[in-house]
Amino acid sequence: MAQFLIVEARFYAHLNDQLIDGARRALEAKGHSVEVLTVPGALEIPGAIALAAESGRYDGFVGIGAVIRGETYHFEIVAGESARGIMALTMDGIAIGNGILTVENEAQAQVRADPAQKNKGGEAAEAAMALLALRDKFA
Ligand SMILES: Nc1c(NC[C@H](O)[C@H](O)[C@H](O)CO)[nH]c(=O)[nH]c1=O
Ligand SMILES: CC(=O)[C@@H](O)COP(=O)(O)O
Repeated sequence: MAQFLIVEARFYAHLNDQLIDGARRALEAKGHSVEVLTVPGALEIPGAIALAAESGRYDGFVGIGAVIRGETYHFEIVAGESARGIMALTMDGIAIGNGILTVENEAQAQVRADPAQKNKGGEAAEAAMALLALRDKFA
């Protein structure tokens, strides 16, 4: 059993509840322990994971959130930089699945958050477990 930390950016609570449900189901189905930490937005997810990883208390991480395009360039920053930050941490050997939706509208977000539809939370959890298995394989 491994210890996983879900770091959620609770910008859209109703979407996060579904994404976390999907991630939690995937992790617990494989017997892993799950904890949830909440940050303000997606831009804070990589930093929070870096801090939590330093504690040594967790084996893997899942970033959860939703970035929905608004009127300004800010969407590109939040979507791109949160993904870049997570990618940089995975390249440092931290097992992270990226479950941050980056979508044009609420309808697209809902389909992807729903565990019974595209289940992007569960997909991110599976990715985190796959990276953890690789880290153990090559350790
Ligand atoms: N617009 C969205 C944000 N914006 C907030 C940023 O993530 C960040 O918290 C702020 O810029 C302060 O550093 N966050 C989301 O998760 N989703 C959005 O749609
Ligand atoms: C993704 C965002 O930052 C967005 O929700 C903010 O909306 P806006 O670009 O209209 O300020």
